[in-house]
Amino acid sequence: MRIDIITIFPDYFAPLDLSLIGKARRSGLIDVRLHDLRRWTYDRHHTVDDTPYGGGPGMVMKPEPWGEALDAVTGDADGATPRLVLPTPSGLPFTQQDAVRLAAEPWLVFACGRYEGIDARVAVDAARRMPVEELSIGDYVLNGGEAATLVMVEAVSRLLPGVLGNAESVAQDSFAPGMMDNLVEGPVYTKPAVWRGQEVPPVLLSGHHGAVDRWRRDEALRKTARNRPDLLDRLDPDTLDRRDREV
Ligand SMILES: O=C(OCc1ccccc1)c1cn[nH]c1
Repeated sequence: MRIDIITIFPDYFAPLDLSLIGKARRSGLIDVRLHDLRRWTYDRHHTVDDTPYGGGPGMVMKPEPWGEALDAVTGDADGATPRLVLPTPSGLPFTQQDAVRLAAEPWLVFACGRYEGIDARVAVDAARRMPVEELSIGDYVLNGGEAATLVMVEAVSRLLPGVLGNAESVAQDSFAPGMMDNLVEGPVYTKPAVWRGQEVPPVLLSGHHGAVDRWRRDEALRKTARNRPDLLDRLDPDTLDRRDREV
């Protein structure tokens, strides 16, 4: 997979040189390319923003640098077309399903907005030559799209074959489609069996795999009911009832 990131803070992405993603980059599994948006400005101050039409606080990112940056970044691949992702609080919610969907793409471009955002005409112009989606990683406002891009790049990259050592851990993740119907994971334990007076739940040491699976499903249900009742609404009632009966 090729991933291009356009930003005024390329250094923000140093973490992508670390750990499993760094290894995947060095092994050629992922081709991550960083681009400083200011490369497409020509004034002395490399200006990328200006005051908003219609007034109001803050600044808006100018369309010209973005238009030229996207032309340059997406123009050099003999006809291939990337999917453009715009991180923004006003975007569609980014979920594990989106990570799975985007992990199947051969080429992603992330445009990191700052200030009050990017002039809206940039997305419209880009949509004339590539798929564009605005995605939010949560209901809060960051100073720029860089942190959200790091989140999405990590969520997507870890799904690529060969990036994670143990493919199993990908399947066991919370929110993995089909894994316990989108329940969040319950508690996990490792040695020692007793630590600061706390014992590991005995069922986990019993060796009864059926009992362990039932206990894990029950704990996932409990934790989902406590922290994410909204996910329970997605379960169709009879599945939920069946699960309750099992437990
Ligand atoms: O703050 C975010 O992106 C940065 C951004 C982009 C455009 C305008 C304002 C801020 C964000 C929050 N959830 N998902 C993304």
